[in-house]
Amino acid sequence: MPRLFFVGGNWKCNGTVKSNEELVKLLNDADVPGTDVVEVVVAPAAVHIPQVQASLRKDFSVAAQNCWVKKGGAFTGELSAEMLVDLGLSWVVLGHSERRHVIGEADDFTADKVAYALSQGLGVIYCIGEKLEEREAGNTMSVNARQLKALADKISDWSKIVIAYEPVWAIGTGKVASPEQAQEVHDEVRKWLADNVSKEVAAATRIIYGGSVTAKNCGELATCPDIDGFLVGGASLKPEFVDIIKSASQSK
Ligand SMILES: O=C(CO)COP(=O)(O)O
Repeated sequence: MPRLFFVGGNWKCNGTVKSNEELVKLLNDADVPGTDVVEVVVAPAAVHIPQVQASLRKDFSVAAQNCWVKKGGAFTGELSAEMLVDLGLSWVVLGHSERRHVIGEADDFTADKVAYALSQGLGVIYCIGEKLEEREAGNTMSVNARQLKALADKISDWSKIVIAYEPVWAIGTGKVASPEQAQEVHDEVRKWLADNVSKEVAAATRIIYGGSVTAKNCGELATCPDIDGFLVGGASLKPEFVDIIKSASQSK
């Protein structure tokens, strides 16, 4: 079964009520391929989720950027998976490098979050990726494999997982991975899934690329056999996000 191209827009800690209104209008007016060609999901800041949900076109979905590791309760400042489900969301981004490396969330903790979010019925965009010094030390795949194993130890159903390979050195730096570099890791991630989970999961799981994706570089990346879409940061706040969505038509 072909994998449906997936384009996520991670708005991170950006946006105002007014800028969101403008961005949603831009997306709503855009002429993009249908849901048989591309799945589009945007992740506004938590406080803006209801605004975006109420106004965004219905063929696009809204995701949260994070959620708590277990059932809600006395966890000040957190956001529970139950709350996201109650709002009608179907996706959450977990394991983003800014949470792993800026906030310090560990592999195990992240994997527990994913397992809990899945148990509540959410789909999860699970981010993995190596830092520059890890790549330079030749540890790219061992780092990605370690992050994958943390998850594989905790879940058995992969049907609602999208893996986002986001090399940390490419995030927000303007330094995009070359199509060869990205394809190489995506291929290895798929092989890892085949060897450690199952051939079926390896064939069905979407592995998307994130890190300085723009309208300019998305076309070539989209043609790589194991790149099944993108997780876009900075460019998802701009009109060029529409061009990135359209690159789905260039995918195999
Ligand atoms: O972190 C990212 C998406 O989650 C990528 O961010 P940039 O596209 O701004 O590099």
